[in-house]
Amino acid sequence: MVRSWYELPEYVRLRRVNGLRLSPDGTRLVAPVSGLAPDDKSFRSALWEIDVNPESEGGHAPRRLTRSAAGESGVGFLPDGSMLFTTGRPDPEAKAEDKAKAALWLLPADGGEARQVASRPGGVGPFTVARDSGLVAFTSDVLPRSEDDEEEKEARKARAEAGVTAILHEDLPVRAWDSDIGPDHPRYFVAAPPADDDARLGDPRDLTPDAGMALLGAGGSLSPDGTTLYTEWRVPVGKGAHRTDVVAVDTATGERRTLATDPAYDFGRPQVSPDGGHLLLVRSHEGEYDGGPRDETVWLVDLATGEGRDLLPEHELWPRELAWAADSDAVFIAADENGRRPLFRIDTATGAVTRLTGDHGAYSGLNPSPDGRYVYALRDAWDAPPAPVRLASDTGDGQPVYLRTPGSELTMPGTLTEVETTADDGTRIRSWLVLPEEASAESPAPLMLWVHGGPYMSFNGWSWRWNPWLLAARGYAVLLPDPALSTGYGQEMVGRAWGKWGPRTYADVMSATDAVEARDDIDAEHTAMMGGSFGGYMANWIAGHTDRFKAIISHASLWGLDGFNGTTDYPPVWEQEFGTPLDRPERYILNSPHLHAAEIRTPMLVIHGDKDYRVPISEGLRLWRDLLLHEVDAKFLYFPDENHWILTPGNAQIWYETIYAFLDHHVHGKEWVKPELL
Ligand SMILES: CSCC[C@H](NC(C)=O)C(=O)N[C@@H](C)C(=O)N[C@@H](CO)C(=O)O
Repeated sequence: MVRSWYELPEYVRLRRVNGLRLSPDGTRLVAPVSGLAPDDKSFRSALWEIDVNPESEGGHAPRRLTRSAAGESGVGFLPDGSMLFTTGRPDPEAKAEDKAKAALWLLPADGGEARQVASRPGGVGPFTVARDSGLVAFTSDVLPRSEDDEEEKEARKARAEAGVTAILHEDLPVRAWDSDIGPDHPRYFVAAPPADDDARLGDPRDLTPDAGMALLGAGGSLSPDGTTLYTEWRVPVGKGAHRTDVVAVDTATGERRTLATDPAYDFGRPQVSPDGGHLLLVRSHEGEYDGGPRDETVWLVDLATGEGRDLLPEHELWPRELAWAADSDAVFIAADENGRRPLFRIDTATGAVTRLTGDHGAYSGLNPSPDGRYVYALRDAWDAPPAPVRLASDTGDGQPVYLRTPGSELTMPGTLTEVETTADDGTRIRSWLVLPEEASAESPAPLMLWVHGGPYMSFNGWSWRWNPWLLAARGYAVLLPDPALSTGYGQEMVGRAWGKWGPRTYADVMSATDAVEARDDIDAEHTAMMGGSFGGYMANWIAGHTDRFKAIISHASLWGLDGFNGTTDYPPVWEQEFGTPLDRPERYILNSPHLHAAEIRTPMLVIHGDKDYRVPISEGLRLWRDLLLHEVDAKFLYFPDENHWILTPGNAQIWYETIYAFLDHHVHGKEWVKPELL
């Protein structure tokens, strides 16, 4: 039986293109692509080569380059075109006692078997390569007392043999996303490129033995000659909070100097220019309680003078992706704008901003070509999964040229349209609307309102986790609004609900829903809503403030803001806006959904993963307790081993199946039929 892609067993089998990397000479394009593992129980990533030419110019079909049970991720190139990647696959040449951890492997430019070229007891993390010298810098987790590999191995062995997993903390974070922090922490190592075609990298040298927790989540960039590593560096500012500076580290001596620092800002995502003369950064401001909201911009440091400047002083674009042009005279950014994520070119001398795309796509994975003609990127949109494209690097016609994709070219079971309305304060609220094929005045479609998470983001591109076409295939229209706090509409849109998450965002979302329910192809009597994370917060707020929906689904949601504050993995980022419950209770009182529990009448499906450290399971448990106390018709779909996102194929199918069943029962009045495997 041929099933359509939007039916769950097929959907989880689709290959997903997750990134893009162009070789230094511009001839090879490689993408990490995930697919279903042979046992159907997990997704696994492999590296595929994509022809830089489109089929119309003779481009050949994509070619799979790697194939291991552990999967491969991260990809870079040495100057000779050899491809580096990280993988946890076993090394046939390793000693028995060396347990496989993520290590650095090399696939020769002219093909053949890949070989391991660098490993560390704590594994190998993200890496970067000096374009000309081939020096490699990578992070690796190291136990605090370890001075060298042998001490590291002994210390790890001692903990394991003693059965000790305890971690003593003295600062935040204790956890991040779904991982515990410590007792080992990342340090930067550098290693020379292989001396010959059978060698490993040179012995890795620890550049930052005193890093402590400064390199948590750090990204780095090496000067073309490899003499300097530019990296983020976290600096404690007291009470568990930190700011992020950017430092330059001499790769010969380890000497460190600060390049970008400001008590009011964080600096991150360093990229050194191809000519080595400038450093591209993102400068972000977390906002101030009584002041303006969060803000981000493109920051450029002149490495000769150390001077830094805002490259977008007249614009309110938040750079989601950045890359240097080959001639170092411009940078490319992809930024959320008006429900899209277009590509822009910024002239670094004049500051002129040129829009390079004009479609409804969202661009990422930016790889400018060395000849300056193109930018290779991934394009996605609500009606198209991420796929490799080639874009003109100057004004051009703004249209992408599609390359042959290792992913899937899918036909949507319906249509994508855009709707606009005006909120009660006069603000334009635009939304995407997914319509099922059969929606018409004669056969109006039931409506599902989805509210995005973040909250500082836009519902502007494809989502594998939340795919509206799976609901469209079951007859639902899906409304995807960008309310207050959404990015791509200027600072004013972010500021409208700063400290007023509930009331202001609720009013915007209800305006969008009212407008769409007035359409004759929408059945306003059969509606539901759902949201995850901050979108789940909105689901909880909506449940306490209206009975208009027949069902509400609340995934990984914030329920009691006071409890969330103390348990989320990094409270300081939220305290800029809310303060802390004891010293500034007013915004917790104004915005916390749990204070409206007694008003909830709508049947609710609560969903939460136990390993969620961003929005901890305590939020879901407290919501569940409160719904039972108020005798709300509710169910709780609990995932003992999933995190903030439901990432295994089996559980992802159950996630959708349970939502389908809950909607069939509460929106369409069908008998409640629990999914078979629950
Ligand atoms: C786009 S705002 C940054 C995301 C935010 N980051 C931090 C450090 O907390 C975040 O994780 N927000 C969650 C509460 C959330 O709403 N997550 C969304 C979007 O990432 C989700 O879909 O999980």
